[in-house]
Amino acid sequence: MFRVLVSDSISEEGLAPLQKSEHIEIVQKHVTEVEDRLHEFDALLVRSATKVTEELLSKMPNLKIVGRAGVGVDNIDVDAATKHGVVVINAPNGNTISTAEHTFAMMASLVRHIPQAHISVKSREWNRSVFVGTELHGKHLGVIGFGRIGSEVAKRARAFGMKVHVYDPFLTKERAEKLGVSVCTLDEVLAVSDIITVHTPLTKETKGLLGEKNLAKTKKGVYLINCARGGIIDEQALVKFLKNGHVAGAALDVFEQEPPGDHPLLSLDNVIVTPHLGASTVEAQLNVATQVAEEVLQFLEGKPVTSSINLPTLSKDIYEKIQSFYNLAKKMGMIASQYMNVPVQEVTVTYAGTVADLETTYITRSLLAGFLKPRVASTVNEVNAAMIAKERGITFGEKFSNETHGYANCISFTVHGEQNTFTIKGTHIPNYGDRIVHLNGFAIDFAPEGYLLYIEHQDRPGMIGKVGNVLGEHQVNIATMQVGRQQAGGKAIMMLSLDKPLDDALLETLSKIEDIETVKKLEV
Ligand SMILES: NC(=O)C1=CN([C@@H]2O[C@H](COP(=O)(O)OP(=O)(O)OC[C@H]3O[C@@H](n4cnc5c(N)ncnc54)[C@H](O)[C@@H]3O)[C@@H](O)[C@H]2O)C=CC1
Ligand SMILES: O=C(O)CCC(=O)C(=O)O
Repeated sequence: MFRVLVSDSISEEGLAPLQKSEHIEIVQKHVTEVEDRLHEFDALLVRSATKVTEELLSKMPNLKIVGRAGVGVDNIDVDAATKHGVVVINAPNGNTISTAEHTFAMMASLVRHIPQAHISVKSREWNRSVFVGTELHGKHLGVIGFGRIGSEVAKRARAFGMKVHVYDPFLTKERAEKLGVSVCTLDEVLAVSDIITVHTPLTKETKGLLGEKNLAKTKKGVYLINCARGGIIDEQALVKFLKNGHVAGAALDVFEQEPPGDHPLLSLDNVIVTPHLGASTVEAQLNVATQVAEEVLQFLEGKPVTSSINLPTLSKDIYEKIQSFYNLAKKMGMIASQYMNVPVQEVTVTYAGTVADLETTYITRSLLAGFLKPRVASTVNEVNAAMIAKERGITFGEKFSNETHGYANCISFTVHGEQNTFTIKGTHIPNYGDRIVHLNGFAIDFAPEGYLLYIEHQDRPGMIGKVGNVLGEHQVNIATMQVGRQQAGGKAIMMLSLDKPLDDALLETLSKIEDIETVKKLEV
């Protein structure tokens, strides 16, 4: 049974995929109302009100996933979530249309003074001459940030007969041409536009993007719209430019602080505002809630998620193809880690054969997670494995090779310690399973499962019998046994799978047998 905490107000109907599952219990309470139960939850669903901080994450040791029913994740400390091994997902496109339409509603309201005229008529006035507006048709619209929402706004603007100028450093010329917009520099957009609308995320680069310096580069009489994030237009600078008449008006759905309190912007007649309503439509809320609910369910059921902020995106299709290698890699990582229980500086994974054509980033993360698991106390999984490896000074790299050792696919994992190096090679055989086919230079063939006993010894007659006797005397049953050697009479290895775990005293006894050099228990 998984417990899902829904901390903000999220469309009830959208939660249906979770509600229908027998394995999910949903608790709809704000995090502050369940302080004493936070440790119980496996998933957390939020909009923008709940702040997912490091402190909150530390109180939720069972948490596996945070779902943001919306786009912006600025209320979530994504780095802290990654550190805690918690996946963060969002609903990237469920509210695009609503926010684009809201932006357009704000644009029309702004240039036709609709909110001001509305208040006037409601105050029993009939003052037609003060509310003379301007047409949108033929005007130059500057769109800063041409992602999902920016491009939908541009489509609508073109339908209104506007000329659209776009600034987005990550936009390709082909995409811009396809959408019939001209790609400009920021300065060009600032200089040419009658109306400027911002649709970027709030980042170090975009914070204060429209501040004093850039506002001074705009046309006198420009209108500004922000339905993205408070702070992209610097509020202090905006007040100054509205007061001196350079900016004719502004439409704001978002603020640096929400709610903005008694902000000077609110007392200016040429500013129209809404309380962060871009995504507040029945349709958008249903879309985003359904999207995150479905993704959270998928994730809790062990399936891949497609809209993760801190994991590479993986489609169901690709996941099905890599799943076997993903499991094999984790087991190889665990074996290597237990064998090399010494400080490690570098690990390398090499892919050969069919596996080399797949999305190996995920397989590598799985391998790293398996490798780090026995050595770190905190949760380690695909989300934080790379980060933890880096923190511990372990460099890792991927290589590709043609050496499959006769198998259709082969994964090699090499671990470099201060004194020695260990290499393990594995393959996945469809309808047969995972096999380890090379261990530290020895050809071998065993399934990486259960309680394993690994022995390095000199190749002498009677070694198998000696080991079998000791185990038998201690009531340890051998399920399977594989041996390998480089040459007769040289160094040899044994890999036994046992029905129960070995205790340290028994390992000690085994290690004292003459000609045995190394004894390791490996649990997978
Ligand atoms: N008011 C509301 O209720 C809502 C607000 N939003 C906000 O709207 C904004 C846009 O959302 P989407 O279009 O879905 O995001 P998106 O990720 O599809 O698009 C953002 C675009 O901004 C561009 N960009 C990034 N840095 C830039 C920079 N320095 N200068 C210019 N462009 C830059 C990116 O290349 C990308 O094309 C986000 O801040 C999001 O949080 C989203 C939904 C609802
Ligand atoms: O949850 C909301 O209504 C806010 C939507 C929003 O700002 C976003 O999706 O980025």
